[in-house]
Amino acid sequence: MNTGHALIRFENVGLRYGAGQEVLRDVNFHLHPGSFHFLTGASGAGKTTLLRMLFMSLRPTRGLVYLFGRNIAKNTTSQRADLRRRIGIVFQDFRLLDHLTTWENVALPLRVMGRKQSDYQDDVTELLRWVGLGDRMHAFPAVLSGGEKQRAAIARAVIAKPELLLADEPTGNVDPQMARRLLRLFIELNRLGTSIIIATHDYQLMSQFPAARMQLENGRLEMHE
Ligand SMILES: Nc1ncnc2c1ncn2[C@@H]1O[C@H](COP(=O)(O)OP(=O)(O)OP(=O)(O)O)[C@@H](O)[C@H]1O
Repeated sequence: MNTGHALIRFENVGLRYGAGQEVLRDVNFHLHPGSFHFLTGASGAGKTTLLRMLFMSLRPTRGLVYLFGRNIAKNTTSQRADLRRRIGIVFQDFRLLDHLTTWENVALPLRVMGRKQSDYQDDVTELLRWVGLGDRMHAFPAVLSGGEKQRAAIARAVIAKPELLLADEPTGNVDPQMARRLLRLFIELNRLGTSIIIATHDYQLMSQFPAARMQLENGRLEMHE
């Protein structure tokens, strides 16, 4: 099958945890480069599960997943690491590194890519100011509030302008005004070419941008383009 044009393709994917029932079943969809989707569904519908499969931290129990045109079941560990570098992800629990400052956490993807600090110094600082963390740059994650951690995690996910951004409830801990600002950041990133998937319950947020929706219900995915 030609998967050349799709950034992501799921074919008859099912996922169960352990010996439990399938949490997701018969999931079929493809996304094109440059697309923008909200991923919705009730609590427990499987949004995080789907994002984890997209980040290759969870293997489907059946079916095929193609990312960037490759069948990910055939990847070696190092190929998987290479693909992950093309993805920015905002986890629901943030996963900032405790021993690094906020600034260092956000700069990390660029450091890992081998970029010189002098080349990205100003970009990291500017982005942190934009997400309202200008005066928290040198703080360690342990002293940040939930909303501050969330904004640091978002900055880290977008700093390297990844090909794909996955965000799990990225506005769950901030006020509506900051949520709008973060949405603008995602829209701008999308304009620059990043494909975006935002898992959210936030209908107010979704009403502000006419993105396509991926809806999970009873273990199945419906696409509303
Ligand atoms: N590690 C796990 N082991 C067993 N069951 C799990 C595990 N993780 C999730 N589940 C179950 O899978 C289902 C989907 O969970 P998931 O976290 O993907 O939903 P969600 O849509 O992201 O929910 P929320 O909006 O509350 O974050 C739930 O029934 C959950 O209890």
